[in-house]
Amino acid sequence: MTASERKEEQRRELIRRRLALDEGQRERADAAISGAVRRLVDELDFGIIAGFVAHRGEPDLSAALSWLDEEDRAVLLPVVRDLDMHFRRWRPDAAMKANRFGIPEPVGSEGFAPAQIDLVLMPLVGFAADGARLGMGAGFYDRAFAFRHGRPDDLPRLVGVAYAVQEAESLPVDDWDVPLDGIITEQGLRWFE
Ligand SMILES: Nc1nc2c(c(=O)[nH]1)N(C=O)[C@@H](CNc1ccc(C(=O)N[C@@H](CCC(=O)O)C(=O)O)cc1)CN2
Ligand SMILES: Nc1ncnc2c1ncn2[C@@H]1O[C@H](COP(=O)(O)OP(=O)(O)OP(=O)(O)O)[C@@H](O)[C@H]1O
Repeated sequence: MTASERKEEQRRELIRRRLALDEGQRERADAAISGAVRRLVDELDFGIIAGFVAHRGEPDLSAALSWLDEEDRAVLLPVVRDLDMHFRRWRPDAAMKANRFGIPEPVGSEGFAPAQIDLVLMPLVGFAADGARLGMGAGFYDRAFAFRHGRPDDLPRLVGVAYAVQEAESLPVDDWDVPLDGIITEQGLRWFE
């Protein structure tokens, strides 16, 4: 099996696991995850924060994003075009339009480049204890944050957001994979080395 076939197989299994959570588990976990996001932003006082809109069983960050907006932090969401991803400001009343994957994106609001962001809440399919991250397989986040390679102290902080069942024993890592600085699950925030 090639490395990319292995990634594909693990991706299927990890997506299956998060889709298998029942409604009660999901609600409790989402509340705990939003609480952990709030504590992190409070503690480190991040001003510009990128979130995401839940897709295919990802955690629902709505509660945290609304709270951050009320606290006058700039909340951004990803916008994809061809292979490129940038970010736009989200407000609760923002006009939204679904992208080609069916994920809603803000339309017409202020745009931000990846390097302007303080904290990126990264969607993911799987994570491992060494900070490895498996995404949807299109490389959008790896390309957008490639400038963080080998610069562990630079902003933005890259913090994955996932359910605890998305932790894998190990994940194949390619040269272009950008490691996570930390992970938030319903069990709380964990920083990697
Ligand atoms: N919530 C969320 N937003 C996000 C991402 C994400 O992973 N999660 N992205 C992270 O990159 C970007 C969008 N990338 C995506 C890449 C693939 C698929 C996806 O569902 N792929 C299907 C095939 C669908 C198709 O080709 O039309 C699949 O894998 O089965 C979705 C989003 C930006 N926004
Ligand atoms: N810095 C980069 N420059 C050019 N191509 C890249 C870069 N990073 C990733 N890619 C390409 O993106 C594709 C998908 O990579 P991979 O399977 O690791 O994505 P992923 O981490 O699962 O997805 P994502 O980052 O979108 O969440 C690969 O074919 C890879 O060639």
